[in-house]
Amino acid sequence: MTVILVKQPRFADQRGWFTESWNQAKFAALGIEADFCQDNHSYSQSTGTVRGLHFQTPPYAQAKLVRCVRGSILDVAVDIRTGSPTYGQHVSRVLSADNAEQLFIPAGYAHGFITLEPDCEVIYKVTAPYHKESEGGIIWNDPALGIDWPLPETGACLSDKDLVLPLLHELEPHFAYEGGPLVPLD
Ligand SMILES: Cc1cn([C@H]2C[C@H](O)[C@@H](COP(=O)(O)OP(=O)(O)O[C@H]3O[C@H](C)C(=O)[C@H](O)[C@H]3O)O2)c(=O)[nH]c1=O
Repeated sequence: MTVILVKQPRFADQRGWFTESWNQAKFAALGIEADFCQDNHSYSQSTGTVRGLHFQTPPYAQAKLVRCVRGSILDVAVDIRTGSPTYGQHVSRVLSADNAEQLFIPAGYAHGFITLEPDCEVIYKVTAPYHKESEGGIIWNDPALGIDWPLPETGACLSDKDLVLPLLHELEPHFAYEGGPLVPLD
């Protein structure tokens, strides 16, 4: 399955706007079949904060529905499905409180983002609970990934954990390719 960009309509009036950020039937019509069990919410203070690239291994693999509700981020998903014709390739998209766009990232992808301004908040639904022992990752700036991270002059801000994540070529095979190569988002 591939990564899906979601653009829900916004209903604006003199008060502001309203949008449905999740609707099971409407999202199923987009190809998003997901039984979400947990909502996550992160706040990042500085521009250039990188969270990721993360995944959880089966049976705790997570599909994610990601949106930025304050500020703006460049959201990135890397295909790590063994045998995929797009293995190691990625898609990225600016998600912001202003554009209200979302990315649905199926299991089988490593996910991360970089903040494009201070005080960013990201909210995302996941289809499996947090399971620390199942956490995996790829280091954000692995040259093999070719991700063009927009870095501020102050550089990137990462957790100690993320600074020592492995390279893509060091990754164990955790996910089998079952169709749906990565395709451009727009
Ligand atoms: C992910 C998670 C974390 N935690 C605890 C564990 C740590 O004490 C603290 C921070 O965790 P972490 O540094 O892993 O947070 P992020 O770096 O934002 O991780 C996330 O970053 C990228 C963008 C992802 O896609 C994943 O959902 C997730 O890995 O929250 C929980 O209690 N539950 C959870 O589901």
